[in-house]
Amino acid sequence: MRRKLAAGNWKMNGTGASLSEAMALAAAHPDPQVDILLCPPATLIDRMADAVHGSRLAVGGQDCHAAASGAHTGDISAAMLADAGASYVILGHSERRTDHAETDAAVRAKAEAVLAEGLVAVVCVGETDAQRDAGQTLAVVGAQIKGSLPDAGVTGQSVVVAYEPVWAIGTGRVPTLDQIAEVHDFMRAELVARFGDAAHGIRLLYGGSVKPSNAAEIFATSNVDGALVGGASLTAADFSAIIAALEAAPAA
Ligand SMILES: O=C(CO)COP(=O)(O)O
Repeated sequence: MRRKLAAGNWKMNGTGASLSEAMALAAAHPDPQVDILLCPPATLIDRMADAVHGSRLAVGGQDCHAAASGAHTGDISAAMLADAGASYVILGHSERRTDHAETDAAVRAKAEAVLAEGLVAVVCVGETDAQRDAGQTLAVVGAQIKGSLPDAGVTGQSVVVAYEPVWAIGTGRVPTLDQIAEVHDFMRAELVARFGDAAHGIRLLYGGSVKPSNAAEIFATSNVDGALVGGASLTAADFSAIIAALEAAPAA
């Protein structure tokens, strides 16, 4: 059985003043029935890890470099994230793929670095509006999964896959539940075909305009094991309501 995961991606939001949201969230969920993760900007990782130390809240990064160290100005390695207190790393978010021209091969190299460090890789995939309109959704998602995941070391403990349709991110537009189920069932089948039984343990998150108001129906959808939440993870009140909806969702 897969333990569900509520993951928050703060993106480029948050300063020291925002740590109170993380502390409020941790205090509101002392004994959660699901895993809870917050991924603040890198500048806040160690402070957030300190602030929620002893709680059930995990802290993660939003990206890393594929190399362990070296001449890469402005970059951060998986080992540095681990040292700062991260246990997960989001990789291949569509904003990274667009803003920084990250390819599947680059995401895969980063994922290998994350797994080598013993951290959990949260690998993001998802089609654009134009790709969906052209009927390419499953082909795009399939190719991203194929290209972005390492061949070795992929298990339910080491990898999470997040389906984030680009057109649903920050837009308030959400796919129909049938559309979400179609992609999530497809992703499960692709993962099982490649990784065998271990793939049944991989958590599949949906991301894109998840709110307290739509969380319950999304969490009742086939092969949805949680969410990767952007805007609604910035405040403890909204993210807490999403976590409560996930705790109340049917078992995977
Ligand atoms: O990109 C996302 C999470 O990684 C989704 O963002 P929103 O929840 O703001 O749509």
